[in-house]
Amino acid sequence: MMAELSDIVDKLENIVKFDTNGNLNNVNNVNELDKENNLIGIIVTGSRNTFCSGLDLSVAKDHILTPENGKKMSLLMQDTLFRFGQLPLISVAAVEGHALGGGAELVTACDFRCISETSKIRFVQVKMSVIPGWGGGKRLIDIVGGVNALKIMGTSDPITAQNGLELGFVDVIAPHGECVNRAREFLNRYVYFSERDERKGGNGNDDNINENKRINSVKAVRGLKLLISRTKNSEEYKNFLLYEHELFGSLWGQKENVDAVLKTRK
Ligand SMILES: CC[C@@H](C(=O)O)C(=O)SCCNC(=O)CCNC(=O)[C@H](O)C(C)(C)COP(=O)(O)OP(=O)(O)OC[C@H]1O[C@@H](n2cnc3c(N)ncnc32)[C@H](O)[C@@H]1OP(=O)(O)O
Repeated sequence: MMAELSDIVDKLENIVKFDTNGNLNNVNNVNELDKENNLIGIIVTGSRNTFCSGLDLSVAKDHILTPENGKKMSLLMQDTLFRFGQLPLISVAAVEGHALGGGAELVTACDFRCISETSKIRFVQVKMSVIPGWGGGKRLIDIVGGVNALKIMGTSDPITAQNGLELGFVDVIAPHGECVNRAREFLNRYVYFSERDERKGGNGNDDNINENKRINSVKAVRGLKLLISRTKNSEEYKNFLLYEHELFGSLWGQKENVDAVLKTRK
């Protein structure tokens, strides 16, 4: 899952012609975005009753239960989710069912959260004698504040749709099975150009006007996301992530953590 996620982010970076330093490729890059490309947002979802249950524990039990390998995993996932957050695309987590451990961290990597009435998001890390290692600790603090983050991560209690909404963690509550549709409706509020506008073009001039409208509305939404994500592309932010990574590395692979991982169902 981790390598696949990293590959997906690579592809998205390629699609939006975005470099890995968190900068536009060059000053004029906004004008050079692929003209055929309408992409302004992305919905992240899971399957059946699970959004994401975090680290693949069957792989972890055989290969990742040492501090060294845990640190490698943490670096890969911090980097992947940081790059995901720097894409000029608005992201919505559509959470049906469980989001556990690293899965809860993935939820925090999205700009917005749409969660079904029966879903549960749980930071189980402290219960497993570790702290988040995918950058989710920092992101949760940014979303709900230090005291709420302390309660959520310290108790490992689930965030439900209702208390998530009260905490400002959840943006949309959806009926069971409707998360993706509601997330799509939510994202549609950021679309200022529709195919209907495009069809209205009767002659060459109208077509040009509509093409310009389309390109500029995509550029504006992407530009807004770039502006906002730029606030996280700072030394201070990255140092905090490094600190989270180091704390994680000092706990992952220790006896108590290994026992907890081995005790889980898979
Ligand atoms: C640093 C990473 C670290 C962190 O930051 O916290 C982690 O992410 S540690 C991992 C934390 N995740 C868990 O502890 C999840 C454990 N799983 C569960 O609690 C449950 O499986 C579930 C997710 C609540 C779903 O329960 P249920 O609906 O009852 O289905 P099953 O339990 O039968 O699961 C279906 C199927 O999927 C397998 N599974 C689920 N989670 C994982 C996982 N993380 N890694 C590997 N496999 C997983 C489960 O074993 C079942 O497999 P089959 O028996 O082959 O059908």
